[in-house]
Amino acid sequence: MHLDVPTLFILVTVVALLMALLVCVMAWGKPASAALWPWALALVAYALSNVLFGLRAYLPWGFSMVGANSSYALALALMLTAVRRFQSAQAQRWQQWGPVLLAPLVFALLYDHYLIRVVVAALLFTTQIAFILAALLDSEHPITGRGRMIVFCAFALLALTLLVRALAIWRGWLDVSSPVESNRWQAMLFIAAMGSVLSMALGFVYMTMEKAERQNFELAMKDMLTGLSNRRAISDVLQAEVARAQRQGQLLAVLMLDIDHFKKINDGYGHQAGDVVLRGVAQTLRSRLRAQDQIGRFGGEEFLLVLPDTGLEGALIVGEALRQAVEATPTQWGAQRIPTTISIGVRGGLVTGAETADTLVAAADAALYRAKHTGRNRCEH
Ligand SMILES: Nc1nc2c(ncn2[C@@H]2O[C@H](COP(=O)(O)OP(=O)(O)OP(=O)(O)O)[C@@H](O)[C@H]2O)c(=O)[nH]1
Repeated sequence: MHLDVPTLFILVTVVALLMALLVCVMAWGKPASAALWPWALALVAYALSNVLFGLRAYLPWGFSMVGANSSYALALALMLTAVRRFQSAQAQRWQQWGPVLLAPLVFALLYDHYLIRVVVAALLFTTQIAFILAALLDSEHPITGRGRMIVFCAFALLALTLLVRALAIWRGWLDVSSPVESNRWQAMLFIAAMGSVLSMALGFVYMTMEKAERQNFELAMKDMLTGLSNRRAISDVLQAEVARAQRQGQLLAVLMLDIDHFKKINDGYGHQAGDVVLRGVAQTLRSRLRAQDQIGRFGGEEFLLVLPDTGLEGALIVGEALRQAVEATPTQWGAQRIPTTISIGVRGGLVTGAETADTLVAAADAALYRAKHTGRNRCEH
């Protein structure tokens, strides 16, 4: 099979431009997809680099070579920008733009030194790729999902291709004097590089879609004010735990917590202060629970706690500890401290076959009612 490298150049340019267009269409009018813009620009810079390489016979040689390599460096810099933007983080400026500034200088100086130029280009571009790989692995701004793995593997493959090509030319295994010269091995490496650029573009789009999906899920299941599970999410958890406790004959405790005289807090300090109190109480409660315990905001100033493998006695100990913790943590509001207490209704023990999530919540609610009517700031069952 004859693989014509100039034809491949045209093909990859068209595909890269088409992908850039598609990425733009995806990003258009969606603020959450802001990272896609630099990615689209990167694809354009990559296409430009191919055009400049491909047209070397028709352009002044220096212009074609320096321009193509600089565009390639620019494409990688924009990809780093996109990954960092995706993570809502800042790329280090020298990592981002250093190679782009360096490229025209270095390649102009290496005008007449083909071998050195090939090696320097490979080293420069793999260094840029290393910055991108490090960003993808950055544990301070973690990216989860399969898209990241696709992008990571594609960049690793691109770096490998660049290094293998440079090594092959340096050692004389690959006898070509230009990137557009038709040679079977050069064509293979070219296809590998093209495949990796296309995979990373698709992978990045997939990463963005995964992120949007996660955000939608959070919006549907999280309470925006406190960051806890919302009523729907905690109700789902309770239903699953009730079914599990019934199936396995295990203990289960349900606690209903309610901030005392919350209306007075709102009336006395203002609604915003009320919101801060809600957030503070949520934080205090969450920080004192075991990993397997689940908490959610059930209503205005009401929280529901689900404690698996916990009987009445254990649940009363947990409830009392939470009550004391909230009482000991008044909310700071400007110069003032807002004292806050909670009342708790507990339902704990084995779950009979006749019981449901609703009847357990009703039992905890009845206990909460007793706590409210016997003085508040207490835990009843
Ligand atoms: N700031 C703020 N207030 C809320 C929110 N959701 C509900 N509330 C208020 O919470 C108050 C609840 O008042 P009540 O149901 O009378 O209960 P309470 O004043 O805590 O009285 P007890 O429960 O009997 O101790 C109401 O004033 C609601 O407007 C919220 O998200 N933020």
